[in-house]
Amino acid sequence: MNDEKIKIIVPLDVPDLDSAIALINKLPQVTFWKVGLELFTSTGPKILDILKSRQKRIFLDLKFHDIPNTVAGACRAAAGYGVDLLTIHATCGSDALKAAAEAVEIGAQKAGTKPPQLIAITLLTSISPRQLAFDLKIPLELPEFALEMALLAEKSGLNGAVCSPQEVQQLRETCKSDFLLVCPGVRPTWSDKGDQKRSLTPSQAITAGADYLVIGRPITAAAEPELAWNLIVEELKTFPTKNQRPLD
Ligand SMILES: O=C(O)c1cc(=O)[nH]c(=O)n1[C@@H]1O[C@H](COP(=O)(O)O)[C@@H](O)[C@H]1O
Repeated sequence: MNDEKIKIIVPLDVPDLDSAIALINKLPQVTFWKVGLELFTSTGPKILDILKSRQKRIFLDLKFHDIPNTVAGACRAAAGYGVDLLTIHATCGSDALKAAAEAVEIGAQKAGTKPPQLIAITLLTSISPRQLAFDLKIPLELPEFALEMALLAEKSGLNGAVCSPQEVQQLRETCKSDFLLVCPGVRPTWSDKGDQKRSLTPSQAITAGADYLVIGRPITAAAEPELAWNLIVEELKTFPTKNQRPLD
């Protein structure tokens, strides 16, 4: 496997533009960056222009969660930025998911850009089975709930789902083959789990069927981010690539 085929998305989970640029400069080999709630709230779309000017791919992770009319408006606007991936919570329900799927097409068409792949959060990777039962009062087993949310997203016309690596195999086997599966909560054996509750290693996640891995702090908070990146890339190179598929 060459480095081009390494499907790792690194989140720019930093507070401001200067810190984001410093991180992008520190890791020139990263081709796919995620812009999430912290950075987008602080800088707005400026960071997207910077990433585009450097020919980087962009995962705009705003995790929309609202009524159909509101998520549709937000998705129309976000699609106009010409990003590659966009997130919404599956728990918005089918009406909102369908409205969002339609809205990204309309927003992209209006802006003359390619529509982003709209992917649904099934269940945040920071939630444990115990929290699902006792905090969220969901009476299903966690893997069943994650699968139901992925199937709801698929039925509603979304392009894929975000799930923990612990559920990805089941989703891969059940959802259609071009349904994109993106896994955060990935942790090399040498890194801290932090607030992630349902993690696996990078090679385990890819072997289980993940299309993309979102790996943040093990790389970005490492004393030497480039070394951490290289270690993960080396780990993935030693594993079979049969499950790796291109995004386009
Ligand atoms: O949508 C996401 O990317 C996401 C979904 C989820 O269920 N869990 C999750 O951790 N994420 C994001 O993935 C990244 C994980 O970062 P690290 O825990 O530092 O590797 C963060 O930017 C989270 O916002």
